[in-house]
Amino acid sequence: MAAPLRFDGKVVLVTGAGNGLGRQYALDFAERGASVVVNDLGGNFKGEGAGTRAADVVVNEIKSKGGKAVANYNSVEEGEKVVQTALENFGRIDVVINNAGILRDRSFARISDTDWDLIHKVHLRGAFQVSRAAWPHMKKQNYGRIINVTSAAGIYGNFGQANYSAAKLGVLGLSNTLAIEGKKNNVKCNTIAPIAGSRMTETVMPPDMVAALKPEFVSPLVLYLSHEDCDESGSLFEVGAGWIGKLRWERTKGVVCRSSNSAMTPEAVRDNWDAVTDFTDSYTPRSNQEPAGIMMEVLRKIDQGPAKPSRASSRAASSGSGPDVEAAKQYKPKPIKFTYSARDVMLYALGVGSSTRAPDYLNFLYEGGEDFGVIPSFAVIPAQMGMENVITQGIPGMEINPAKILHGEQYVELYKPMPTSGTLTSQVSIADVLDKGSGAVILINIETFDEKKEKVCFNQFNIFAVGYGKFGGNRNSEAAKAPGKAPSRKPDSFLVETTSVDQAALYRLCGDRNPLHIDPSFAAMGGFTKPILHGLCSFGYATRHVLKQYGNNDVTKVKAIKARFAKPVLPGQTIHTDMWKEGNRVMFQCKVAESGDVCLSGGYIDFHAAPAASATTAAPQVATDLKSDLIFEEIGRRAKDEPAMVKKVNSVFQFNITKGGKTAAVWTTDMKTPGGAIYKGEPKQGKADCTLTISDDNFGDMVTGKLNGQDAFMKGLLKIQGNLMLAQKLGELFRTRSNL
Ligand SMILES: CCCCCCC[C@@H](O)CC(=O)SCCNC(=O)CCNC(=O)[C@H](O)C(C)(C)COP(=O)(O)OP(=O)(O)OC[C@H]1O[C@@H](n2cnc3c(N)ncnc32)[C@H](O)[C@@H]1OP(=O)(O)O
Repeated sequence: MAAPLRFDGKVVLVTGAGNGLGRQYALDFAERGASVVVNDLGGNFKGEGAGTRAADVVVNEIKSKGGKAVANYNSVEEGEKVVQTALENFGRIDVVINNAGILRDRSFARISDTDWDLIHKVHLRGAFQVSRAAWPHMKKQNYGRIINVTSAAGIYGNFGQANYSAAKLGVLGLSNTLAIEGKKNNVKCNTIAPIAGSRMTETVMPPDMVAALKPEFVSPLVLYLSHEDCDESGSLFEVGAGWIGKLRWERTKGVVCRSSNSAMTPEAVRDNWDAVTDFTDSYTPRSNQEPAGIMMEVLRKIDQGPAKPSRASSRAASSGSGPDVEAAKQYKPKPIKFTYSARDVMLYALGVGSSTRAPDYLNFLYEGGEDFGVIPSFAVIPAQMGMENVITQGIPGMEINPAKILHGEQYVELYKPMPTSGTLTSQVSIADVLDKGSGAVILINIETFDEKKEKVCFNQFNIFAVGYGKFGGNRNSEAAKAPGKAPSRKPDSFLVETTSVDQAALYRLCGDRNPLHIDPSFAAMGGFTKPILHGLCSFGYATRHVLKQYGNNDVTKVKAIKARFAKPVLPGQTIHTDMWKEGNRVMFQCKVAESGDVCLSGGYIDFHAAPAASATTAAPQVATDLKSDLIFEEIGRRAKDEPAMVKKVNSVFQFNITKGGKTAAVWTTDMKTPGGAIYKGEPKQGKADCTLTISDDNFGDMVTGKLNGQDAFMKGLLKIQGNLMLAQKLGELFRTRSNL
């Protein structure tokens, strides 16, 4: 049997511990080794009178059984004094049970100001005062447990208890925020709504029920929630007679009752009322980021106008045990219009890493450039909204939590080069919904036409809904555009490029405002340590790489693009694209250089005609968002924040500077110090992860900026051994650090 839950060495403060539930908590904590502060003002249950007797009796009872306890007679409104008793007598405070409470029941019309204020002062302000006094001590010791007491009257309302209900629901709000703010310091806070016979409930319950609902059938929950082994926080429980149940919020799927070009009317609300209040496919929101995320989706859906009754009714008709695939395939929303200008085209180019550092930037970043054109992967942008509508409206029988959505694969086919501006119209359909076990894959086909009604492009979005599998559906579909397979031979060519730490923040301005890519709390709900890069952003990087290596940046040559998103990329990570030429097709695969993980797999670009072999074979690119003199800071930061990512750079880098064939200077850096301290000193042979040897032939040019690390490397003037990519960054560093 697991060890009993003990509180030896812990100091527990129970307010209102002179009677009823509070007394029971105090006795039970003391019996299990805690030192207990028994707080009680000594008044009656209406808050009248004061005295020391109630607390003293409980303290004596604890002491008579060999326990440790001390009395405190202050009002909970004097939280500092209450907590001070714990600190003075036992030197610390670990657990606070905000139990003290009184009643001033009156029907609403008869509640006086005093009845209202007194109830709020004791229940809500009292819990605030005592918790605030204990808070800094709990945070400092990195351990604390707070249990707040609410009531069924607070949760559901109760006749004659408007003042009490309001204060008690306020206590729940207080708890929820304390749970969030305390998380970092292992301070956990939960709320209970006990159903027990007490001096207070005697006024609202029949005597035989009061007798049956004993405090000892509530207390064990309080002790468990207060124990260091319990991870629960921010939760609400009803408890009584030995029964415990957890409560949570539930929300209907809801419905948008207005469109972008019309006012919202009461009639629209009336007409949608069934959908507003329909709990079929309901949802249980858990944080205030979730409603915020949904609001963003609502704004996007506004353009679609009021909900289509047909979708709602088909959803209601489904069994709820999984998607109704046949009904989904009938989905035919009204076409979507997308108007854009050269500005959007250039913003997209920046979003997928185009930079003025590259000589060919005029192609994508300057509308006055001779060959100004649209990166072919931009074709996903006009179609994006159609895909999002499918996800936010859900599939019949399948309500989708946006935090569980990942982009699985993308296929794009171009019938003509994307125009640099215009209004395009897209028709959306659901090709299939597949059961992949760990998730459901939703295949969304979107055809896009120009003003002349000529087809410009076709997109297939493959959206992976994590955790929605196992519904008994088909695993594969003929409608799916399958990924390719990278050849087993060494890549014919590769390009390496570091994304910006702000890459997702930039890319989302192109249209995909999914909070997963910017909001840490939202990303955490999807199970990520931080916001991840849009799959379509990496897709754009890969497209640029292949187009540069094999298409001479000529956007008219590209026919189709496909890739699978195999692993997420974090903004700031480096994308390494390996490429293989196979006739008209260039296969590609991207890795996250820092981790070695494949992030885009099975990728290919089909060209209209077989491309020429790559001019620069295996040429490394030093394309970084970082200013050279910030590189050391960046590496230092990574070493600190993401040690797993920089295992290889945790030791020493060494720079040999030679003049006339002889070593003129040796610099080393440990790469651990933010700011990147460079130490001059003796070479640490054998210890360096990487060595750069720079000869006097090129060093001067590098310092003055005529030659950068990449060029020097390409010309063979800069010799780099060891971790190539980091060495490239360091090579780049030499371009501007003239103070070296
Ligand atoms: C509100 C508006 C919403 C808007 C929509 C969202 C748009 C964007 O904002 C969202 C994004 O950009 S997310 C970022 C880009 N995507 C990613 O990072 C996903 C990375 N991939 C993964 O994590 C896993 O592959 C993962 C999790 C997808 C699958 O991993 P596993 O569960 O481990 O799967 P596995 O066991 O390897 O394979 C099971 C079956 O699934 C198929 N499969 C695997 N990866 C797939 C993928 N990426 N796409 C499609 N299918 C995939 C496997 O082939 C296997 O099926 P089968 O056995 O039939 O071959």
